[in-house]
Amino acid sequence: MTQLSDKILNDISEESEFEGYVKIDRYNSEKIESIAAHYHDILGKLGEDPSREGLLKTPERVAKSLQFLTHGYDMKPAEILKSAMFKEDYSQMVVVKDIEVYSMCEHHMLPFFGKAHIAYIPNGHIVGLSKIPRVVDAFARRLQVQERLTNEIRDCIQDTLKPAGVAVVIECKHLCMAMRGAQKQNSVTTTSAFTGEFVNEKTRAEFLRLITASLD
Ligand SMILES: Nc1nc2c(ncn2[C@@H]2O[C@H](COP(=O)(O)OP(=O)(O)OP(=O)(O)O)[C@@H](O)[C@H]2O)c(=O)[nH]1
Ligand SMILES: [Zn+2]
Repeated sequence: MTQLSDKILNDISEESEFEGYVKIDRYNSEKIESIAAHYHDILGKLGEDPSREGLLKTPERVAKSLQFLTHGYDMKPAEILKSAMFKEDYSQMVVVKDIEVYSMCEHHMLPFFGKAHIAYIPNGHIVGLSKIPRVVDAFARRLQVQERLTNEIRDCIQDTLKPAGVAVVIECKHLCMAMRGAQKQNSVTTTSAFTGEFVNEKTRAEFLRLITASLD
């Protein structure tokens, strides 16, 4: 097993702060070392030579990469929303669309990625707009299935902001269906979850119209 370089050790010992309210232990040295050791073995089992130059640092890179790709476990999505809720007398639909989603399927640990479209109808409070994509990331940066990701985002916004309704639509491509398995390159999976006023057909139709409308 290769030694972790000084630079990586320095990175690891740094704890980064996330907007002052959620601590992310970005590179936990014990975790990185242990995951890297497993990947060193995996490389050998795949028929590779883990001691060849190009692969020397690969186990550590993979370990750090995996820790980044699952950093949502260290985030507190409800706290993210609570940190920027403002009293406001606005009761029309607020839509944030085309939010990039990068997640990993829990079955194959391969990426699925695409877009999330989210709306809520305020009920006395609005939320800082950037907090919506941050909540998406907090749930997406974990091992997921698209359906649970969709419901978790809906429930978090509903339970924390307590709006008159929440709508979440997510469209993703799953690499486990494209690179392997069914090998379908163009299929896109759409999931949706609604609460409150979005259960009403007219409100839902308005949301769907807004997320398909172009700005041009
Ligand atoms: N519902 C759902 N299924 C998912 C998601 N991501 C991956 N999957 C599916 O999880 C299933 C796992 O099925 P298994 O039969 O246990 O695994 P497998 O033998 O690798 O299946 P194939 O992918 O068909 O080769 C597959 O059908 C995947 O397409 C997701 O987000 N939601
Ligand atoms: Zn999968």
